[in-house]
Amino acid sequence: MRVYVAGHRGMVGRAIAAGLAARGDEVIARTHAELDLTDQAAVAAFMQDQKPDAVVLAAARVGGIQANNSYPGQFIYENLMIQSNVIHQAHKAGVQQLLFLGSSCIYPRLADQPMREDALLTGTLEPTNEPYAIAKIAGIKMCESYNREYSRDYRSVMPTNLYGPHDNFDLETSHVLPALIRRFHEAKVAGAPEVVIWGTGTPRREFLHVEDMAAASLHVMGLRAEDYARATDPMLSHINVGTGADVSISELAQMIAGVVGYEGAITQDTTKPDGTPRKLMDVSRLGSLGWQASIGLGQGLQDTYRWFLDHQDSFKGHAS
Ligand SMILES: NC(=O)C1=CN([C@@H]2O[C@H](COP(=O)(O)OP(=O)(O)OC[C@H]3O[C@@H](n4cnc5c(N)ncnc54)[C@H](OP(=O)(O)O)[C@@H]3O)[C@@H](O)[C@H]2O)C=CC1
Ligand SMILES: C[C@H]1O[C@H](OP(=O)(O)OP(=O)(O)OC[C@H]2O[C@@H](n3cnc4c(=O)[nH]c(N)nc43)[C@H](O)[C@@H]2O)[C@@H](O)[C@@H](O)C1=O
Repeated sequence: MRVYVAGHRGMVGRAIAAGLAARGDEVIARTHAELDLTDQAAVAAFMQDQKPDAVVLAAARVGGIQANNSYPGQFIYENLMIQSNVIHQAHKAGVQQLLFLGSSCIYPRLADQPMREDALLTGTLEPTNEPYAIAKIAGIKMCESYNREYSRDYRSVMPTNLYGPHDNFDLETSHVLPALIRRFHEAKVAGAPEVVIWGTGTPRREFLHVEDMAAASLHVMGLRAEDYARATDPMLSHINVGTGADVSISELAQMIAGVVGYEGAITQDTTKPDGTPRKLMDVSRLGSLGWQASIGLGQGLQDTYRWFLDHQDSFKGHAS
């Protein structure tokens, strides 16, 4: 198969591209500088020229709670444009298979826990990331609509919070896990007496290692169409990807302090937003299709901290 991976230099896209290459697929890739996916004409020309057998859509404007809250216009515009261009132009170029990556933030802020796929569109979204979530919901619905009208095989996976090598460690725009690895590491090196975490520490999050996410993506892409159809519904076709277990942000901070070897105090800045109180995925749909996560949070944190230590020079100059 010739597979176009959009976002192949991102944390997830590069892991998926490596997995595809390892199983013998030919990976087609373009950097952001080579192909701006918000440019409709450029994406159309690229798809017509390449006509890949399949597309993985792992390019997006991505960020943590503060980035989402600070740049809502950029998050909704860029994500709607990227996914509309890639999905529509793939369809126009005759691409039959596509995998769209959404996010667990598509579910209502106060959805029943763990969150099943059918919680979609049953309530009000979390305000800190509503624009991003609206774009992701539109992506799912676009895939379903092209399947229904044009008999395409466009599948959607909804990852929980992801982490691992090649994550974004910029303290202003990153997600909590890489931010805390960096914060605790820098506090240890500086001998700082305390590390301040954002919010109350009570929100709960589920964390999936990027290698597990890549494996789950390949698994879903490889499912027979009849198996995917049996587990899903034409108008509720997305599949949750997670571990099925969560921790509080305070518990996460304590785990990271342990991995890093930081022994000072941990305090809270409650002027920062908490976001969704809890986001735990119900992963039974994916489980019934034969996949489950294998990298525990303890092991994943060790692995990610090692990667951070090996690459920390490349973060100098970014916010700290
Ligand atoms: N990280 C997480 O915790 C989660 C991620 N997801 C989803 O997983 C997917 C991958 O995320 P992740 O790997 O973490 O994100 P990254 O930010 O690491 O990667 C995103 C990639 O998309 C590229 N990109 C962004 N805008 C454009 C554009 N206009 N044209 C071309 N390329 C572009 C980026 O290139 P460049 O850097 O050069 O701009 C980057 O390589 C996304 O769909 C995201 O929404 C879902 C849930 C959680
Ligand atoms: C993947 C997911 O990611 C985002 O949603 P989020 O889960 O709320 O994101 P987050 O990882 O940034 O924060 C999780 C929790 O952690 C707390 N927190 C403590 N200290 C730091 C800290 O230093 N940085 C950050 N970022 N958060 C911190 C923070 O206050 C919050 O309570 C959205 O982009 C959303 O769209 C999305 O899809």
